[in-house]
Amino acid sequence: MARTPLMAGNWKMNLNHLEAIAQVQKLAFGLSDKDFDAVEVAVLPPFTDLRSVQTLVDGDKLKIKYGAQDVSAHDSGAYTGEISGAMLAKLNCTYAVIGHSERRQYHGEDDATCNAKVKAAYRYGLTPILCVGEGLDVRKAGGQVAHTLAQLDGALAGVPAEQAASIVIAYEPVWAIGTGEVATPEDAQEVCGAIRARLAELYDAELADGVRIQYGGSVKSGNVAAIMAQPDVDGALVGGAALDAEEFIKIVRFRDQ
Ligand SMILES: O=C(CO)COP(=O)(O)O
Repeated sequence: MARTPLMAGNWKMNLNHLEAIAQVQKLAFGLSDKDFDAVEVAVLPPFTDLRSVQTLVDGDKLKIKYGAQDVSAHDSGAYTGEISGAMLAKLNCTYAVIGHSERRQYHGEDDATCNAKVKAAYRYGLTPILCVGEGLDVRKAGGQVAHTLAQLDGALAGVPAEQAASIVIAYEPVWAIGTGEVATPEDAQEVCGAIRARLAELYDAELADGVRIQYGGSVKSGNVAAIMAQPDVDGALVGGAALDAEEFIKIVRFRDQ
């Protein structure tokens, strides 16, 4: 199955709502229909930017998709500081990032939390971008595949095939995030291939063949082409380099690099 690459910019806690408008305008100005025919482009701004991004995307009929960096596992109620799937759906978000390593590390999110958030996203028609990946200790011990697949199993427990068919998995080895130390294309392929094989076991081969698996961790215009050339890598989840519009556009145009 031909999988449309998904090139997504995770802005993390950067760019306020005015800066977000400027950034999306730069992307819209720089990208052409030819780009959007070849790849899907998404931005994942802070919550406070989403309404501005929605207004711009709707008003100018932009082909850029957008989503949130997290979603609450709960539907509504006394959960101070949380943002619900219903709220994100109301803003026409396409995606919700779930289980980013920074949420796992700094906010104690475990596989059960991710599982509840994946289910919450689907309750509101949001597509999860589920982040998985090992830390340096696990990598050094050679446990990257087992560790990552355990995260995948945990997050997908009880998620039916009709839903899982649309999920996006982002393989983000923690040691490569924000460090400038990108995984080799072979390292990325090893784990992304294992993720697809596990999806075939959990569901079936056809479903696994359709799921997009991104790589994330120090992706730049200079290394994206080699990673995207791997058979089981269908996109990139870009952090730091997504804050520079010109650089992100080069990443979107990975085939030209
Ligand atoms: O965490 C990431 C994307 O979600 C990757 O971040 P960097 O591209 O800054 O390494």
